[in-house]
Amino acid sequence: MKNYIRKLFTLVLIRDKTRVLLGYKKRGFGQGRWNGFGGKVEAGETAQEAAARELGEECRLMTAPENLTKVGELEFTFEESDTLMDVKIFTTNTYTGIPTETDEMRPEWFPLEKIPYSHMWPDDELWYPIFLRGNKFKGAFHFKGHDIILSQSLSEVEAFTN
Ligand SMILES: Nc1nc2c([nH]c(=O)n2[C@H]2C[C@H](O)[C@@H](COP(=O)(O)OP(=O)(O)OP(=O)(O)O)O2)c(=O)[nH]1
Repeated sequence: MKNYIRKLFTLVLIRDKTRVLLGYKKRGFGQGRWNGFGGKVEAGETAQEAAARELGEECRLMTAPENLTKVGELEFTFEESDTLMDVKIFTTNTYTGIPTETDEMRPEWFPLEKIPYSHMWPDDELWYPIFLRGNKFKGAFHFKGHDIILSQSLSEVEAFTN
């Protein structure tokens, strides 16, 4: 196995009983795919603080870091890269503001039964069902390029250790 450089990222999934808020990524990593809101954790930030900041930057919704509940921990590696993306996934239904398009994301609500998996990262259709059942999960996905999963692990967990 490569000596990966681990980097911390966040992902926020806003949902209520019937729908989930996704953003169409207009540029950069994951361009052209629907995803939650998130990005790199900067020095001096907790993952929750970074997640709340990115939610504001990418779709103008405001929430307090303590409103964000962790639901998933996923690690992503790529054949072509030495970076291990350590992604902490949070959810909340407590926020203020109206989802607003930014330079990075075009937000849209999707009914829970109409999640656009064919235009999302390919791992998402594997773990969204766990998330949508209200459960927590951990996993790792190793990619070739951005479309092919070469190996994976995924399991539901009761809680996280940190
Ligand atoms: N749903 C989903 N999200 C993923 C996958 N892989 C992956 O990195 N992400 C998320 C985690 C982060 O929210 C986002 C990547 O962060 P980013 O590159 O947009 O970070 P950033 O905004 O800080 O970076 P920058 O482009 O502004 O410099 O994509 C995946 O397979 N599925």
